[in-house]
Parts: sequence; C-alpha cells; structure tokens
Amino acid sequence: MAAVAGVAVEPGHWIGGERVGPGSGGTFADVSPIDERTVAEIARGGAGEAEAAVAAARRAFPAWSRTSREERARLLHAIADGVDKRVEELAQVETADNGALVRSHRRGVMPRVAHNFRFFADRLLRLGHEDFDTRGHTNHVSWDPAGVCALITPWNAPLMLATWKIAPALAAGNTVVLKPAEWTPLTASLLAGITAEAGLPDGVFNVVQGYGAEVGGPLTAHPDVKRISFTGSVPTAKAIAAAAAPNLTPLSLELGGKSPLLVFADADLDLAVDLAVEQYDNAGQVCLAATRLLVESSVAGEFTERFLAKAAALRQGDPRDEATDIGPQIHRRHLERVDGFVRRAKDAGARALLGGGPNEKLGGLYYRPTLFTGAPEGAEILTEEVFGPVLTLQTFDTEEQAVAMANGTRFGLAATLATGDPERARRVTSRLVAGTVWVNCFFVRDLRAPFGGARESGMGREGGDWSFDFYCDVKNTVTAPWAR
Ligand SMILES: NC(=O)C1=CN([C@@H]2O[C@H](COP(=O)(O)OP(=O)(O)OC[C@H]3O[C@@H](n4cnc5c(N)ncnc54)[C@H](O)[C@@H]3O)[C@@H](O)[C@H]2O)C=CC1
Ligand SMILES: O=C(O)/C=C/C=C(\O)C(=O)O
Repeated sequence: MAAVAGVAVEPGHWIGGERVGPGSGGTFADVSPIDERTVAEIARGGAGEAEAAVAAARRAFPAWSRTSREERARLLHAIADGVDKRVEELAQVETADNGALVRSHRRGVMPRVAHNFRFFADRLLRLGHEDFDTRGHTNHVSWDPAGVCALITPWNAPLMLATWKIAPALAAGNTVVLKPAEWTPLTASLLAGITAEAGLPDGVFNVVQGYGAEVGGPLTAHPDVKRISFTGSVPTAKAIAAAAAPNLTPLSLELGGKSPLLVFADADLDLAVDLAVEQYDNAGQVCLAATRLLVESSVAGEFTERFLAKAAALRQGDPRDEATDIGPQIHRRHLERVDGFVRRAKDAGARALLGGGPNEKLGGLYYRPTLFTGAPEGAEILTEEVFGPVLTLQTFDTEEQAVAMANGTRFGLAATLATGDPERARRVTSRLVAGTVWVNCFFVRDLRAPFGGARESGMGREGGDWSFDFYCDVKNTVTAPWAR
C-alpha cells in the first residue's frame, strides 16, 4: 500500500475482484510531475497478468451479460455515488500523478467521471429503436453484449478518459480489462476499490498495470478480447491495430490532433483571444487543443497584442495551488520531446513571440507557454502534434485560404471557429474535416454527441448510442407474422 497525497493507494493489479501484487516483472516507479519524486512502486504486468485478467473477465461475462439493464444501471449509479464521495481524494491523487490542476480535477474532471457512469446508466435504460415492419414481418433491433473489452488509456486525463470507455462497456453488459497509462496508474486503482464497494461482481472490472508493449501488447492480441477501445498516440494505435488484426477484433481509436482555431475579422476579438489562451489548459496536454491559431490578416496585429497580454498574465506553478493556471509537463521524457519540437521550430526559422523554452525560474518540468509565428509552410511545428503548451500563429486573407489551412494536416480531431457571421459559420463548418467543430466556444461537451476523429485522429465514434453500437453486437431479429 502506498500513501499518495495522504490517500492510501494499492499499487497492484485488480483481477477477479482481488488485489494482485507484482509477479516476475517486479515493479516500476511512478513519478510525480510536481517534483519528480517517486510516489509509488507499481506492479509491472506482462503476458501472465493480461492472461489472468482476460480469463477473470471471461468468467464473469455470462452472469453479467444476463444481468438486467435495471440492475446494471443501478450498479453504475452506485459507482458514480462512490466517485462523488471521493472527489477530493481522487482530485489530489490524480494531480500528484499527472500534474494537472487540482482545481480542474475538483470542479470539472471528477464530476465528469461520475457523470460518465450516470449518463451511460441512464442511456442504457432508454436504448432501443421502435420495431419496424416489412410486409407484416417485425424487425427488432437489440444490442447484445459483445464479451471482454480491453480499454487502453493515456495519461493526460486518466480517470476521465478511462471511465468514458468503462461506463458504456459495462452498461452494455460487457466485462472490462483496463490498462491505464504507466505514467498515471493510481486513480484506476482507486476506481477498482470504488467498484467493489458499489457491489460490482468480481471479474466484471479488472485493471492491469504496466508498460504498453509488455502488458498492453498481449492484452490487445488476446483472442478472447472482443472489443478494443484505445485513446492515445497514432504510433501506438498502429501497433494495437496490428496486434488485433489476426483476431479481427473491432477497434475504436481516439488519437491525436493538430486542430485549428480560425479567427475571422468579424469575430468578437475578446472572445477569440479567450478561446486562444484556453488552449494552454492542462499545460497543452489536451488532444482537442486548437494549437494552430489561424487569424485573418486585417485583425492579426490586434489579436496578437491582446493574446500576448492575456497569456503573460497566466500563472505557472504548483498544480495543487488554486491560483495556478498552468502546471508541469507529465514527465521529463515528455518535456524533452516538447522542447525538441520548439528547438527544431526555431532552427526552421520560426520566431517565439512568447515563451520558447523551459521555465527556468521554476525548474523541474515546467515549460513556458509558447507562441510561434513565421514558421515556414510545411514546417514540423505546423503539422505535428506537440502535446505541450506550444501554439503557432498564421494569417490568412480569404475564407478559402482559411479552410485550406485548417484542413491542411493529416489530423482531423477538432476545429474551432470565431466569427460573428452565422452564414460564414455554416459555410466554413460544412467544409472542415474534424470530428468535433466548435463555433464561438470550446470544449462544450454533451455525452449524447458522437466523439472521435477523422483522418489519423481516429477510427469510429463513441458517445451516446454510438458507444453502444461499438460495445455491442447489434442484432436485427426479423419475425414473421404469428397469425397467418
Ligand atoms: N482523441 C482523444 O480523445 C485523445 C487522444 N490523446 C492522444 O494520446 C497521446 C498522448 O497519450 P500517450 O499516453 O502518450 O499515448 P501512448 O500512445 O504512448 O499511450 C497510450 C496508452 O497506450 C499504451 N500502450 C503503449 N504501447 C502499447 C502497445 N504496443 N500495446 C498496447 N498498449 C500500448 C500505453 O501504455 C498507454 O496506456 C497524444 O497523442 C494525444 O493526442 C489523448 C487524450 C485524448
Ligand atoms: O471529453 C471527452 O470525452 C474527451 C476529452 C479529451 C480530453 O480531455 C483531453 O484530451 O484532454
């Protein structure tokens, strides 16, 4: 047992309703981004643990899949209640583990975790189409549980992104093996305890800890896994797709982005600047972040001036401090990756109007919010996901040019538009390649809506009934008239 931020956390796996300690793989150090100190030694799983977790989930599947919708929904509500009771503990532990702001965890992220469970519990009870008739034959559509689901999640919003998958998978009557990111293993372990207290039967929810290739590899290659849902990077998605291919395991992939924020001259510039500065949230470690600021030339000067003034006022520091706006990067390896992008951008001729390096005053893993201008067309900084607090500024003169620039990467996760003209909004949004488009707003999320990415930003959609479509074997039963 480890104590993190004053909270007791089990550092092992959770398999078949039991805590399972390290096996032959030993442990790995879980390091806090706040001070780079080890907060826990975590069980380092491998093929044996993946096998054991899938077997436990497979054993639990028949009973769970036959449990009534009402009972499944009741248990998911009980889990949500357990999350609500522990918001402060979860917030503190998540902040210690991934360095995101405790104020965001308290007020936004952990309530969203509970909402993930409640939303899919309630949605389950309303799931269903009207039967339809074909020459007197009834077509009845049902969503049958698929089996064991392997869920693989990243470190930037660990519990929120994990429960966004766990909740619909369980609601649908499946059993789950979760593999959280190795940089942020702790809240998955706390969630395991919450599910047990809520009364979820043993083996319905399992957690295996460890490195991606070591435990995630065998998990995603396992023939008894019937669905894989993954959020993370494009290279890992390709490895998972290759592992899943021999079994033709259906995949849902939510991947990276290089999303644009288009600012037209007719926009409310204060709003546009607020939207732009918001892109530094979570120290830029947000897949949806609109990291490319595309601004109409006629307002670019004024926009830049106001942006720099507002961004300069952001307070960087300890994420446990309520006054902090920007915390650290997740890990030294990640900071070095971010810094590599920044150095290469400078070498390519881009000019940093803001930031441009680590925060030397704070040291550690703090990276200064950065804005580049003047990057040459096609430069890496304009096309590749940095996943840090690094934005670029480009200008355009026509709507046509703005759309071409917005769509000009291999990604298509999201796009944001600032304009005062509803007609322009309609024209432009219809041409943007993105899974989510926001007009004069950002990160407004409704769980009924589909979520995912176009191009290399993903495959498939989750959210609302799209989640049930993915996590279920959707079946149509056609019955001839009984009375002839
Ligand atoms: N579209 C979306 O909703 C989101 C996408 N992301 C993307 O995630 C990335 C950042 O997360 P990272 O943790 O660095 O991504 P990553 O791809 O390195 O790791 C994600 C997860 O995959 C696991 N993994 C690694 N190799 C594996 C393998 N061979 N088999 C099975 N599992 C394996 C890791 O252990 C981790 O749990 C960014 O590119 C970001 O854009 C992050 C959040 C949301
Ligand atoms: O709201 C969602 O379901 C997904 C959000 C993604 C992030 O929070 C992120 O990448 O940080």
